[in-house]
Amino acid sequence: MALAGAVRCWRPGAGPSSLQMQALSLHMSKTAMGASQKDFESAMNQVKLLKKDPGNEVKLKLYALYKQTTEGPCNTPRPGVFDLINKAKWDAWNALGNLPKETARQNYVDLVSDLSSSDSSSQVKPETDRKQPGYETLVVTSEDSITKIMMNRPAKKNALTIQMYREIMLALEAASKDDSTIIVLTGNGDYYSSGNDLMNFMNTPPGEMEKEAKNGAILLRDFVGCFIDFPKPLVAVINGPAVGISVTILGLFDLVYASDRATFHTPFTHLGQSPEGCSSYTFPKIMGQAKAAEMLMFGKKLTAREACAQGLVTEVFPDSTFQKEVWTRLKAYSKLPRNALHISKQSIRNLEKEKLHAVNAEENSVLQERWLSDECMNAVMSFFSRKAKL
Ligand SMILES: CCCCCCCCCC/C=C\CC(=O)SCCNC(=O)CCNC(=O)[C@H](O)C(C)(C)COP(=O)(O)OP(=O)(O)OC[C@H]1O[C@@H](n2cnc3c(N)ncnc32)[C@H](O)[C@@H]1OP(=O)(O)O
Repeated sequence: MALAGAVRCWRPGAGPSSLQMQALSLHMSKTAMGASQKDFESAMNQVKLLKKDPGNEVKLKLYALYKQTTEGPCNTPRPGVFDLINKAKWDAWNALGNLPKETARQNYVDLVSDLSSSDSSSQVKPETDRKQPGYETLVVTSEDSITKIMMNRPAKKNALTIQMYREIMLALEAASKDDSTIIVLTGNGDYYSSGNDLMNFMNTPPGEMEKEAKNGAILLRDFVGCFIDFPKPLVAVINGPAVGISVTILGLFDLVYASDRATFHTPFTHLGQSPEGCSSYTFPKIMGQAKAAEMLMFGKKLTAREACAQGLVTEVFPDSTFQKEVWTRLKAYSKLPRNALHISKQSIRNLEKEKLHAVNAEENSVLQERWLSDECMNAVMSFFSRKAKL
């Protein structure tokens, strides 16, 4: 309901510190002898800072008190029977009868003060307060029975460094044991993730390439293994484009929600590499042989809607409402009976576990060879010399 006057500048989302300060000053004025015009103006500003919508009934009350304070008793004709909103506003104002302007002003200030106090006590703690310590490349938070693991290298499009692979494994290990019901993986910034950080190939001392490729294959096997074995519902919140391994492991998630700005790209052949993340098995199963080949062999980039049509993505949301819609949905899901949810996940996954581990091992042994090939090295050099971009 759009209400003029007192609530016409309704703007949720202002910072808690100014809100709390204004609530305090309103509280102090409430205890004084009577609300001044300044208190009234301050209360009007305070209304705009409320985060929680107080509901139509309270908004009507605020409107009526505002009109009574600024114009006195209701002095306009009653709106027609079909003009429902204006009629409700008129009725609320008219119900105040001959209430003196000073009393209406005081009541307005008192009402806003009460609203502000309950608003600030119900505010969500800033994310920094809930952040789990110990991660350099991730932000890990837990709230509402959901643990959120956010990749946090936005300037590098959340490209996965060796440290990041390790931290994600640690965060998953911790989340499997915490009291959360659902675990989310997402990215900070405009990308979900640009996949493996190609610098991982550049830090190898001369003569150590084979050893490093072997270590890389072990790291990748363990990384993908964590997703295969993860016991709780795993949700990918794809906030933007996704590349390489960040796409292939999606076949191991339970839900994949994507912004309509997201794209899905697995350019392995262009990079002289081969599929990983169990995608050589999960993608043909999910989307059929022909579509999987187009992505994994020929590097076809899919839009979010195409990925959804092919079964890789659960649902696509407009970017403008993506976070709000997805988190509302997840908060509702997180209230489902926890044990039943986890047991259902395990019965689905247990049927496939052995096969997935075998696929993971095979993909990594092929990749270990690929990383030593000229095709792969040339592609990496070419990216850093800026001759090639995806
Ligand atoms: C032998 C040792 C082996 C060790 C192996 C360890 C485990 C390996 C596991 C392998 C598994 C997976 C394979 C894959 O994931 S393949 C996919 C690899 N990803 C890519 O090829 C993407 C490369 N990036 C791009 O093409 C573009 O950056 C972009 C993503 C299309 C974005 O383009 P843009 O123009 O919008 O932004 P840009 O200026 O390029 O990027 C901003 C800065 O970020 C850097 N950056 C982005 N992505 C990567 C990346 N994947 N690796 C390294 N750096 C990346 C980019 O260089 C810019 O940096 P700067 O600002 O110039 O310093």
